[in-house]
Amino acid sequence: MNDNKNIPTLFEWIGDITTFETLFTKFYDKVLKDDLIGGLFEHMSPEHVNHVTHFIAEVFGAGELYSGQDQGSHAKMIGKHIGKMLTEQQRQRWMNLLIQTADEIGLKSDPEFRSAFVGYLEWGTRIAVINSQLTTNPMNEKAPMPTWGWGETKGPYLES
Ligand code: HEM
Repeated sequence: MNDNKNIPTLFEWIGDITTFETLFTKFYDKVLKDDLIGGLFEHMSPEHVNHVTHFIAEVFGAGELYSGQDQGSHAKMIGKHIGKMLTEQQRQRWMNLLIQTADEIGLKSDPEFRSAFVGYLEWGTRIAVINSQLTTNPMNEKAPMPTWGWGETKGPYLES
């Protein structure tokens, strides 16, 4: 159990925005070549990679990169998935490719961080699949951005 009071955000623990940019750039390189999910992204906008990078960085505590700088919102992100009819198999491929990329780029791999990271991905990808079955966006434009922390591990393992 970690009783250190100076607990970094998940974003601080990852290190910096460049690490995040590398993660998602290499992830979408793989996604676009993938037989199961590549087709979903073949018409994605030039801003797509940056927007996803900024969205998740903001959720992890990086500040208002998506909601401020990119003029996005939680509702806008949800809206991008409406009607896409994503399947559980596609969700799992998306998850697996991202975790594979995280390992390849040497993203922090301590148990506490990976538990929080995968917890968020499980939550976010399942919400994307659920919303993708709808035809209209159920989310209010004023809904706050989600935030994600360390969960039950309560922080990285730090020697006290
Ligand atoms: C944590 C989970 C996820 C997050 C945070 C997320 C975030 C986003 C964001 C921010 C956009 C908008 C990008 C833009 O502005 O151009 C987007 C679009 C999209 N996402 Fe996701 N997403 C997630 C999971 C998924 C999954 C699991 C799939 C499919 C397997 C998926 C498929 C798509 C597709 C098809 C688009 C639209 C691409 C286009 O513009 O043509 N997303 N996502």
